[in-house]
Amino acid sequence: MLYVDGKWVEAGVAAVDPEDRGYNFGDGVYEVIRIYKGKLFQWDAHIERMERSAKEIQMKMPWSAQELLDIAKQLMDKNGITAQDDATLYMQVSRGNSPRVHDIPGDVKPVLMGFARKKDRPLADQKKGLKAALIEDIRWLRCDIKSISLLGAVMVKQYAKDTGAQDAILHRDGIVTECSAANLFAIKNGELYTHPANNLILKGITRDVVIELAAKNGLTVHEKPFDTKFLLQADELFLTSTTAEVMPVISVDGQAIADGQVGSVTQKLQTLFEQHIEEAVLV
Ligand SMILES: Cc1ncc(COP(=O)(O)O)c(CN[C@@H]2CONC2=O)c1O
Repeated sequence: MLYVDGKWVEAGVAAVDPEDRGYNFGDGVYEVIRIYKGKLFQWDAHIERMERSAKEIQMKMPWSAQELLDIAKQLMDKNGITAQDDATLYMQVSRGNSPRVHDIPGDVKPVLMGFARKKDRPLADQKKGLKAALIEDIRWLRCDIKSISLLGAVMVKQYAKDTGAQDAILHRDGIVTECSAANLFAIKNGELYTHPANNLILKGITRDVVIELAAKNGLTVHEKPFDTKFLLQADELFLTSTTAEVMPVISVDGQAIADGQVGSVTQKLQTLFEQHIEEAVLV
């Protein structure tokens, strides 16, 4: 069951207006929110980021955080997500339905769409790590906006998959930014490095949690750019996202990172993240 523009719609039933600007232009914003044991994780941070993304594209959000929460809860209920289930919630706001013109119509009404589906945590991959490929970052220069214009992210992930890797580590002229749908951390001599939160990356919520956990546990975090040489000489690599959590990367372009095993600092952060989930206030 989906929620589309005020209506509950069975999956697979056409519900998008052919002139929805989200459909025609990718003109809209979205969030993917983790559900652990039937409750929403980091809800406030996701809604705050969604509202910022909307503001950055000059789109007024007509729903309050509480109205969005009510719809989210109904989505979870209508899709049979119980207190035993891990799941994800997808919420998207397109600018709305209007005859196709590039400039922003004055009278267009945003369209809210959402779905919720059960999704296990990627615990097996977190134990063994992923293979990545270094791919040029061909995306636009407002990656800080969580936009549904994701063709760039689609292409770089496919380029990586075509090489036999599982994700792309992106770089702009040799400076590492992030992954196709995740932030990236390198560890060197026990210290964490990650790209600063600017227009070249999405300020990930999981990234923020990991930075806070690292600092609280005596790990130094450098939010500063590093190059592909530093990346390949790192002691450990991991990516972070709502769906991947803290996900080790053990090789890049077929080259093992250090001994090609999941590193001890990454494992420590995985444990700290696990504890954080247990202790966090979920809604
Ligand atoms: C480009 C990009 N960078 C970083 C992140 C990590 O941000 P969060 O830690 O806030 O999730 C995402 C999340 N992408 C979501 C997460 O899962 N699927 C997605 O599209 C992303 O798309």
